[in-house]
Amino acid sequence: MRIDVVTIFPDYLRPLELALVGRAASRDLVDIQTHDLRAWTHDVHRTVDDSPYGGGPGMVMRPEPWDAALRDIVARDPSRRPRVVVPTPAGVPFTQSYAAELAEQDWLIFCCGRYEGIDGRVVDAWADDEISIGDYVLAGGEVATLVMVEAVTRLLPGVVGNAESIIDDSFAHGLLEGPVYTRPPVWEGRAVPEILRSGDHAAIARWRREEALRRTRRRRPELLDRIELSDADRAVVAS
Ligand SMILES: Oc1ccccc1-c1ccno1
Repeated sequence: MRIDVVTIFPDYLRPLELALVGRAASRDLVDIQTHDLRAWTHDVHRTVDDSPYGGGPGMVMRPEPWDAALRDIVARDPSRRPRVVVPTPAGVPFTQSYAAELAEQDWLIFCCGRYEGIDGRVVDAWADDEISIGDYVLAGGEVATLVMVEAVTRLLPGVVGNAESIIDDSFAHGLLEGPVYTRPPVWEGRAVPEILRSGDHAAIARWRREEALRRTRRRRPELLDRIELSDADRAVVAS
């Protein structure tokens, strides 16, 4: 997968050079290129914003630099059509299944808006997806892009060593993941649940499912309406 990110703060995307995503890039499992939008400006001040039509606070990102940047980047590989993503608080909620959908794509371009946003005509002309990572307001799309790129990259083949950990992820089965434990068996007087040290893999799997159901019921009950529950699941949820 190729991922291009357009931003006025390229250094904000440096974390993508680290850890899981950085390792995936060094193994050529993903090709991430970051671009400074100001490279597509021509005035001495490298202006990317202007006052909003209709008045109001703040500034809006001008269409011309964005259009020039996207035309240039897309033209670098005429044989492929990228999926263009614009992070925005007004977007469709980003979910694990959305991440899985984007992970199927061959090429993603993330457009990081700042100020009051990107001129709506550019979004209309170019955006395939307008995505929100949550109901709060950030200063720009860079943080949202970091979130989405990590969520997508970890789903690419070969990125996560143990593919099972992807399958058991929170949300992978539509439930929140339950608690996890490691040594020591007792820490500060708190013991690891005995079942996890029993070696009874069927019982351990059942316990983990029950913990996931209980945690989901407590924290995100609405998720339970979206999945198929067995009679045993329902008994746990009702208890
Ligand atoms: O708050 C934002 C500002 C710019 C771009 C994206 C966002 C955002 C907030 C939540 N998800 O995306």
